[in-house]
Amino acid sequence: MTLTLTDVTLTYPDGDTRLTALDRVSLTVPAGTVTAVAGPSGSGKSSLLAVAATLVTPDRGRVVVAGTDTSGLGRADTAALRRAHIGIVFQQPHLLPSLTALEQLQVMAHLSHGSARAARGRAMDLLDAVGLADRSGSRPHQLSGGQRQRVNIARALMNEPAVLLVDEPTSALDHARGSAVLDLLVALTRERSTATVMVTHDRAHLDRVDRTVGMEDGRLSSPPATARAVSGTAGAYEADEAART
Ligand SMILES: Nc1ncnc2c1ncn2[C@@H]1O[C@H](COP(=O)(O)OP(=O)(O)OP(=O)(O)O)[C@@H](O)[C@H]1O
Repeated sequence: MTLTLTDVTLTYPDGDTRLTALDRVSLTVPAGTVTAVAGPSGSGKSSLLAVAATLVTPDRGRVVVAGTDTSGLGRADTAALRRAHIGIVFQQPHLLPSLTALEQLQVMAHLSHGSARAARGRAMDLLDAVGLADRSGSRPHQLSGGQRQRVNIARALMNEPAVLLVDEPTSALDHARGSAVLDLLVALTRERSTATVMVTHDRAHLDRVDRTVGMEDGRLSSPPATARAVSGTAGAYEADEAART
């Protein structure tokens, strides 16, 4: 299952006019791959994630998540689709202070009305996958920053999402821990076949992902020079997309 954005334009009110945060953005993220979005502050990266997460409705264009075109959906159906198919990893883990690592994950299944026994099994599997099986009873203050981010990632995967959206996952971590979290994200993306989009400022990460797209003034643009999977312009990127599919 892929994530596809087609010709997406998003504007915000800005005094008497409107500010264009996303300008005819098209992007296809195949299952099992990580696409990094890099760009300066204010270029539209968070807006791209918000639209892909169906948290914000674009003015124009289509967002297709796990085969469903979200543009025709009402609010309740959009929320149901989000719960079922989209995992979001925010920059800061936002873990609930009084819950153990295991409980942080179990809450997710509770929200989507899953069976408690199956949820516990899945939560333990995921804690194992992120290297924290032995910390399932730890509360956030008993975990390091890197471990908390791992719980955050595991939690986002609880409902087996088709699409994983990740906002600056390593910004609060030192280089070694950030690097380990990135390796984990790439491995989980492959293993669980998620279509993963990761916003990052950290150029050191760009050669580890499948593709990098640059964002500038709301448009996909030339990726930074260190990127591995690159193309010259937004147009070339789309041409590259066409050639691959
Ligand atoms: N809710 C909002 N209302 C009005 N303008 C907004 C809103 N959110 C973002 N913007 C504007 O849209 C543009 C894109 O912002 P966005 O946050 O998507 O960029 P970004 O690349 O994620 O920036 P950063 O790296 O600083 O988070 C910016 O000019 C920003 O000021």
